[in-house]
Amino acid sequence: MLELRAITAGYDRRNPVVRDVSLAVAPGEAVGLLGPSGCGKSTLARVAALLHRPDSGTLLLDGEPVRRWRHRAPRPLRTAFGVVFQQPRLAADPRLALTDLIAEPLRATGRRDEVRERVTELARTVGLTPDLLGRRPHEVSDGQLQRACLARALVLRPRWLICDEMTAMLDASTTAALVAVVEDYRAATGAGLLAVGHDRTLLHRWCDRTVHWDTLTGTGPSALTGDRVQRAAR
Ligand SMILES: Nc1ncnc2c1ncn2[C@@H]1O[C@H](COP(=O)(O)OP(=O)(O)OP(=O)(O)O)[C@@H](O)[C@H]1O
Repeated sequence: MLELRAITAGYDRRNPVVRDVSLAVAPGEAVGLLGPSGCGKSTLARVAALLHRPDSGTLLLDGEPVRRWRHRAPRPLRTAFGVVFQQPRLAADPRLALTDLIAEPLRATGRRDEVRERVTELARTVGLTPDLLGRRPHEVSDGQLQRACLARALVLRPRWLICDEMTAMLDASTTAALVAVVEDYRAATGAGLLAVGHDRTLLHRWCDRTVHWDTLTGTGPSALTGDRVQRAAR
């Protein structure tokens, strides 16, 4: 279980952008998060992925409170998350060929011997042809780069996926392809998903339940049941 309890977070302690927000994702569950631009969805998603330390509140992973964040988080916790962001160009090192981009987490965790097999397998899964793998980010389209970023997110076989507006920049067919990759992965592994987005129709189709930002504030443990927020999101 991934539980965010009464999270307050932001970039200025005196004026946090996320205030007292609670949300939970069960193993194998897909939760969509909708909300207006700038309300704090990405900030909350980064807290959930251990990339941003909250000012207050608790993140529980399988009942255990997380105490360290970013590079200080223990490796088994950090690698439990795969994250895909909205803008692949900001999320990809421009010096790396796509093959090295996908392999980055394997190299960073000392699993170089798995690189060849995993990159080949994942490139096929996300629909990247071998000729694209040798190119650097500026030599591929946004959709192709986002496919590589999704492959990178899956390469360590995470238990939780955080997709922050993953498809916002993509056309309908690439969107459908990437959502299908995530869903195949979840079906095979039982991973949970938090999908942040603006596209209500997409999230309703994609996720088991969709919650609206406005229903998460000050909801405390009641947000964990899902029922109330699901009704509110309709
Ligand atoms: N690194 C940062 N430093 C300072 N303020 C930031 C930073 N990142 C985001 N913000 C501010 O925090 C607020 C919430 O931003 P966030 O990206 O979490 O919202 P969002 O709901 O994901 O928006 P969108 O739907 O437009 O992506 C915004 O007012 C934004 O300007």
